[in-house]
This record gives sequence, structure tokens and C-alpha cells, in this order.
Amino acid sequence: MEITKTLGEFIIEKQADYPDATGELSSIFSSIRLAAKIVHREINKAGLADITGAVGNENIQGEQQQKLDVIANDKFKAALAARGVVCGLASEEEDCYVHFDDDRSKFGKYVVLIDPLDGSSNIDVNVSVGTIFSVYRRLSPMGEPVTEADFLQPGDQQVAAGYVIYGSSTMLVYSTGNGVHGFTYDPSLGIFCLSHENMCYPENGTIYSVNEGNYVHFHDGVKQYIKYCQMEDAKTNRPYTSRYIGSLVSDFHRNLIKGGIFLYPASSLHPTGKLRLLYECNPMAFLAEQAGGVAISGVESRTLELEPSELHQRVPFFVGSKNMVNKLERFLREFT
Ligand SMILES: O=P(O)(O)OC[C@H]1O[C@](O)(COP(=O)(O)O)[C@@H](O)[C@@H]1O
Ligand SMILES: [Mg+2]
Ligand SMILES: [Mg+2]
Repeated sequence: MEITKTLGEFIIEKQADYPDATGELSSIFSSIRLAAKIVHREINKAGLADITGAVGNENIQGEQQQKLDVIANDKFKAALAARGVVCGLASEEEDCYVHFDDDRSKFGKYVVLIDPLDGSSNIDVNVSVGTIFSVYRRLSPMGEPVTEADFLQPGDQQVAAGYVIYGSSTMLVYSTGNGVHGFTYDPSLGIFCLSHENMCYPENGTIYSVNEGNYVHFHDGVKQYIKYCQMEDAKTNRPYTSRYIGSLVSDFHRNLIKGGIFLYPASSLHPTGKLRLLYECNPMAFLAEQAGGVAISGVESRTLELEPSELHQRVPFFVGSKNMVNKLERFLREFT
């Protein structure tokens, strides 16, 4: 494919769609682009002793922090703090939100929430992982310290969201509410090139992604839907194919391109689900809806309308092709 446009050029071009744009949001994308290149370089060395394995600390979620969790967190935090447009950050790897109080940043208009390294359990086994980000306008007055309220905004208030996937190639996929666009990193040129403009879910798909190892712990509605996916019916292309990587970004990315549904339900193992609302589910739900898909956290529970109550809260999450998620919701309604 001919290289047509770089990420930087595309962002400037799109900025013209927003007459009041000041370039601050574009500056956040420059930070993310830079940090993504650095983390790409580190991940490509995963397997070498100095960046493999755990650091020996637990994060607030009680999970063993991997070295790359910490490296990615530091790189994204530093890049986002360096441009004076972000006044605060919340991260999976930080117990509490961080206030950027240098003279420029404290007048920054935006707060950013990140999952610096998604799919940590796959780092050491050479399976694709990602970074997830979400951007909001601050609610607190300019110049004042950020508060938790700046971060506990419902997902439909996001001004931008996206992910970086570090797989067979590294890609950055984002939306500012004007479609979903993907850029593939060319390490030899050191640039992200437009490769997937206006990404859209197929309305129907034939892939379902769920950790079936937890099947016995699932509620009936989910069990019945999984059975439905596995039943023989040529008219509806069933049985569907089961694909589960165990990295949310990678499972989401595949299903976005091919059509499919991803499920991480609540269960007796994870009573409120496992995935974090603020820096995993909301950004992916924002992208999904921008790509014509659907994202719910239960019956009549649009993920983007959930009112957050805690920085690291977990919620059930079902996302994917419109007709598949709507079908699942009918099962949840019927069997719950
Ligand atoms: O191993 P499980 O229980 O199926 O969970 C896999 C899920 O957990 C996660 O790894 C959680 O994310 P982190 O790696 O960022 O903590 C998701 O990427 C993935 O979808
Ligand atoms: Mg994650
Ligand atoms: Mg993570």
C-alpha cells in the first residue's frame, strides 16, 4: 500500500473540522505518538532479561506489576506531562490520580486516563499487547489542582479515546468523535502512516471472544449466549469461531476488523466484572460506537452512560458488532 498520509498530517487536516480548535488536543496525540514509539521499541525486546517479568510490587488492583507495566506508565506519563496541555493523569498503575502542577500544565485543559500496558499476562509469552487512553476536558477551574471529579466523568463525555496495539505491527487507533482511524507504524521511517481510515464493525460477525475457562462461573444469560454461538445453524453462520487472546486491545481490534463480539461478564469469580470502567471499557466503548458497534455492561446498560464512582472500578463489558451484542442483550434479559 502506498504511504499516503502520516498521523501528524491527518490530525492537522482533521483539526480544520473544528473551527475553535486550539491545537491542544493535537498536542496530546503527539505525546501519545512519541510514548508509543518508545514502548514499541521496549516491547520488541520483551524476552530479554532486563524488561521481562515482575517488578515485585502489587498495584492497587492487587496485581503483580510487570516491568513493562511500569516502563510504559513512566513513558506515557512523562510524554503527557511535557506539553503543558494535560493537567492530570489517572492510570491503572497509579493508586491515585496524578496532578501535573508545573506552571504550564496546571492551566492545561485536559485530563487523561490510561491503561499503559494492556494484556500484561501476555508480555512474556510474545503475544500482542496494547496501551489504552481516554481524554476528557477538566471540570475543575484552570490553575487549580485537579480533583477526582475530573476523572469520574461518564464515558459519553470523552473528547478522544484510542489504543496502541503492539502486535505483528504496531498500530495506533483513535477517535475524536469523528470516526475511527488506524495508523500503522513504519519503524524504518519512524512514522505512523494512515492505513485504516474510517474503521467500521461489520453489523454481523462470526467470532466470539470470552475466557471459556470461567464458563461455570457465568450467569445463565451468558452461558445460554455461548451455547447459541456454538450451535449448528448454517443460515446464521453458526457455529461461530471462538477466538480469545487475553489482551482486551487485541481481541477488540480483531473483532472490529472481522466482526465479532467480546465478553468479559460479571461472574462468581469477578462479581462486578474484571475490566476497569475508566481506562479500559469507556475508551473501547467510545471507539466501538464510533465504528457502528455496540458496548453494554448489562441489560439496558449502555457503558458510556454509566456514572463512575471510583477510579479503578470494574464493570461487566460486552462489545462488538451491533447485531451480535443486541442478541446477547436479549439472552441476558431472558435469563437474568
Ligand atoms: O485472563 P483473563 O481473566 O481472561 O483476563 C484477560 C483480560 O485481562 C486484561 O489482561 C486486563 O488488563 P491488564 O493486563 O491491563 O491488567 C485484559 O487485557 C484482558 O481482556
Ligand atoms: Mg488492561
Ligand atoms: Mg494494564
